[in-house]
Amino acid sequence: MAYWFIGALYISASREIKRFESVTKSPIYTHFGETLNGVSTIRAYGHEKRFIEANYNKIDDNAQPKIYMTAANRWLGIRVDLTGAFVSFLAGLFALMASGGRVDAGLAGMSLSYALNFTQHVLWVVRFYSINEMNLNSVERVVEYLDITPEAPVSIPDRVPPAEWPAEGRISVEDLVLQYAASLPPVIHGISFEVRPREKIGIVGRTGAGKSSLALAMLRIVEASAGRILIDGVDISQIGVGDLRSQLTIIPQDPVLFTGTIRSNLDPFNKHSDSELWLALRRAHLLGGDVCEASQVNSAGTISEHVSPESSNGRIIIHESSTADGKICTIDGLDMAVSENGFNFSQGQRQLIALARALVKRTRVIILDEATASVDFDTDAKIQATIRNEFRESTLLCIAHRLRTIVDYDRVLVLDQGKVVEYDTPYQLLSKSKGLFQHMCLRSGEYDFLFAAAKRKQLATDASNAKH
Ligand SMILES: Nc1ncnc2c1ncn2[C@@H]1O[C@H](COP(=O)(O)OP(=O)(O)OP(=O)(O)O)[C@@H](O)[C@H]1O
Repeated sequence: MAYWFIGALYISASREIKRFESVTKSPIYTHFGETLNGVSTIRAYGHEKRFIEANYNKIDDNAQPKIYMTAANRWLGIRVDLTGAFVSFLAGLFALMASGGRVDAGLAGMSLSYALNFTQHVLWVVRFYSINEMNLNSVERVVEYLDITPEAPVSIPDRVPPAEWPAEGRISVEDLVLQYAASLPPVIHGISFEVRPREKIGIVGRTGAGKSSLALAMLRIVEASAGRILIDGVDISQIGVGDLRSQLTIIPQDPVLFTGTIRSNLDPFNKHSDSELWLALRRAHLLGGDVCEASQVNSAGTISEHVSPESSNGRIIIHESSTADGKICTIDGLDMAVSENGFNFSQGQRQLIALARALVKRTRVIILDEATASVDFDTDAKIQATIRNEFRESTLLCIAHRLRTIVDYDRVLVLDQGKVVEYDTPYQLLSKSKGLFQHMCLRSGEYDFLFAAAKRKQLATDASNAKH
């Protein structure tokens, strides 16, 4: 009973100490990771000392429960030893007193030796029991994750869309309502619009209007709370998310690159030849120089006319000086390593690699989310030209901050506070007095340029319609 009492006290204290220790451990890792990511900024502002101190404080916070744990173990040891000594003493006393002192010497020795061992065993029973209980803290955390509602299945066998889906790229959004969580207010409030096959739609709006949320809804990263999205007549909420996502391409604001090589990032399933990958890199302006034709890519996967690749152990090395404009040339082979999250590339280069990935994949529906936000104007213009030429057969939804990017698109969808406020050709919207799009163009400081470009596009469209 004495052991049980001591054990119960020890376990209830050590369980909580362990909890403190676990809770104070993750801030150390988080802070350390964040410091590593932002080390150049920290150095630039001379704040190394502050971050080192913050690190020490977090380590101290974590060390405190560790000291208490050691103290609790010593507390337990002393009490268990004292109780053990008492047990041994009683065993000796009983041996002397039992049967009037005529107990066998061997038996007396054995009972004394058992009494001494007993203390050690009890100590370990209490220790192991408490370690077991403390470690169940981690199980408790895992159980929290088990309770999270999983995403929809990757594929639903009896609802797999046809292999050629989407053949046209027609998108219908019907009364779409989006919420990030049931407890949060909607960020998209019942919007409806239609996108015709192969149309190029610019999506604009103020910060927080819901543009990125709409892109996430297209991929079902955020599920619709009400309403639906149809692509070529298929309600995307009824099919597997894998089937949906494999047929769409998104170039997000902050593209994800995987640890591996340029090749594994462009073509993770090894479905394309090296020459196709090189061509995509060149068309995404990652190699500098003008866009070349497939015929200029030779069988080794090198681009014969514009650059002079050297072959070295199967790798193709393109020197910066050998490109026509030498601008972004940093790719030194399809086997060039891509580090975690693509941190060995700039944000702009990561977007260009994502564009190259889209060029390789060539899906019928493409979503660009500020796809060219981190590149300079010249490169942006080139990329826009590539997008126009290469994705001619695809339906394109482009979320843009630079209005000149989308002013010659087929139509512009203007979102404001989660609602569609305008949806028409750029020229019609610019001609509409006091419209939000017109207001945004006026504020951009390049109204004349935008108006002229929109008018040119309208005339070209009208002429083409008249021809048909
Ligand atoms: N993960 C999230 N959880 C909760 N609310 C979010 C989340 N992401 C965005 N929101 C909210 O949704 C609304 C729309 O955000 P969204 O990112 O779609 O706007 P946006 O038009 O793309 O803005 P920006 O031009 O700045 O990228 C905002 O009010 C924002 O606070």
